[in-house]
Amino acid sequence: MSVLKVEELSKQFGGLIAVDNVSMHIESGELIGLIGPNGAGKTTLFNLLTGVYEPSAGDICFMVDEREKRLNGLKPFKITDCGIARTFQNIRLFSQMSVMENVLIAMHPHSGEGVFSSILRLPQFYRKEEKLREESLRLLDLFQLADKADQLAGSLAYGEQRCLEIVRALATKPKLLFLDEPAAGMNPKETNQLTQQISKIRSEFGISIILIEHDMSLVMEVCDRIYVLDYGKLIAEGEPEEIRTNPIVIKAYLGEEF
Ligand SMILES: Nc1ncnc2c1ncn2[C@@H]1O[C@H](COP(=O)(O)OP(=O)(O)OP(=O)(O)O)[C@@H](O)[C@H]1O
Repeated sequence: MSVLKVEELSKQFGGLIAVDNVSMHIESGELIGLIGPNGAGKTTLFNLLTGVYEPSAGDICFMVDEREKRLNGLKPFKITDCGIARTFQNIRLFSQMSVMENVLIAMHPHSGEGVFSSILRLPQFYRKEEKLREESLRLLDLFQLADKADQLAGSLAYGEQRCLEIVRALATKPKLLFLDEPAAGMNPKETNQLTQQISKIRSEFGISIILIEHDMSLVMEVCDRIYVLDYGKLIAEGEPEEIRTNPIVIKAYLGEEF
């Protein structure tokens, strides 16, 4: 069953067509790679799918409660409510807050706590908070960050900050997770660990994941299927082995490491 269907989607900036008539789908539990040379339109496509930009043309449909919901024109927070979460290329943490607080804030929409009980600090407020803390620690533990829960987020190593961003996205309980260059700036050891962690997230949470990534070893190892963009157009789609040997893809990447 497709959780996300994108039909003939385009985005134009003045005279530039950054995303050009792209159609794609993602099935429940699938892990999809979105690759392409620099400037191919990958981030613009993510921005369209997560409500940062409105499409110039086309449709985006997402399954919500077994019904197709059209996402065009919805604000990012509404799209998060539908069960879609994302990370960004540049790190967006609250660096002066603790690691745990960063996760708790992301969980807020699911806390279910009323203003009344929060202001009066009723017993249920403390019970709920304790439960959210336990849940945060469980998520942090997936990335070996549980013992750093009380540290300032800004004091974490770069690779750990990127992992904390993924934890924050998972804290919103998504059905579909977008990861924008999760391994950017990581050293080979961190990238290797991240590769294992992404596989683990998928199997443990049963969610669908779409990732943009320039690290081809990561993409080829974890993805079930890959879409390739070039100059805003989809030029190929297939399993990692098909993509690795596709002459059109190799041509698009000529001059870049592939
Ligand atoms: N807000 C914008 N206004 C005008 N042009 C834009 C805007 N955002 C992106 N572009 C242009 O759209 C094209 C696609 O950019 P995009 O960032 O989506 O590519 P990308 O595949 O994510 O590249 P990279 O791998 O380098 O991050 C580029 O030519 C870029 O300059």
